[in-house]
Amino acid sequence: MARTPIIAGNWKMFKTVSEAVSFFNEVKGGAEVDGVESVICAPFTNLPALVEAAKGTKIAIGAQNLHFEDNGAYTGEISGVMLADLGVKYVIVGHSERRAYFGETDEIVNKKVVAAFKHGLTPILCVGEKLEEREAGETKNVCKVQTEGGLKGLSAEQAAKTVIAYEPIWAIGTGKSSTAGDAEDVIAYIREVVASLYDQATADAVRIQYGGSVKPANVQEYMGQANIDGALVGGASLEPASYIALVEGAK
Ligand SMILES: O=C(CO)COP(=O)(O)O
Repeated sequence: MARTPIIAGNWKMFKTVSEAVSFFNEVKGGAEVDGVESVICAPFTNLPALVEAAKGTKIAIGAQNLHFEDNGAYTGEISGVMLADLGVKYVIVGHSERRAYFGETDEIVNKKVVAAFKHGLTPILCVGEKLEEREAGETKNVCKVQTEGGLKGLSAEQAAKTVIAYEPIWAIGTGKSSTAGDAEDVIAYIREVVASLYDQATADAVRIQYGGSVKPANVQEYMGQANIDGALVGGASLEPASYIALVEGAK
């Protein structure tokens, strides 16, 4: 089954509003490639300006987190209601940095995935193992537990729409990317996990990205693998020329 490739930039905690808008004006056109979905996941403060700038383009705007409640006494948090109201389309959920620094468990991640769907946002659910888990031969088991935990309670239709990002933690921001073959092996396994939770049609529909030191020079190698449908990119998504090259490389 043909799955539309999806490149998503995760800016993490980088760029002011003016920097975000000038980036957008530089990538507009270039990062709009037929047959490739292009998503920029920016800090909350940039979202209104980026959604406005993205009107009439093929580039979608995403957030990097959401709270699972719609509203309430949660100082400093942002909900799915608020993101949907802005016109945001995607939201990263369960990034390893949120799991590590902000205590997000599979249960919290699952609530956030459910909240995203409730408000018509597409979650990009991140899974991936730590270095010590890889060395202990636990990679697939960790990804299975996180995938099952993240998708819990979703309908097959919702699961099929979820974007899963396999990001081995040891490869994030380190320049040490997983080989395309190793990433393909784990991603094919994650697809099997989805098939066993739902059915083959759902597994065939779900898009699974690789993330971890992806750059223009290696993106095509990942995209050449049968089960890898795109990339979630940190550092290399911050420069306009590099972001355009990533989207072009996903053709
Ligand atoms: O965490 C990542 C994307 O979410 C990957 O980051 P880098 O591309 O900087 O390794």
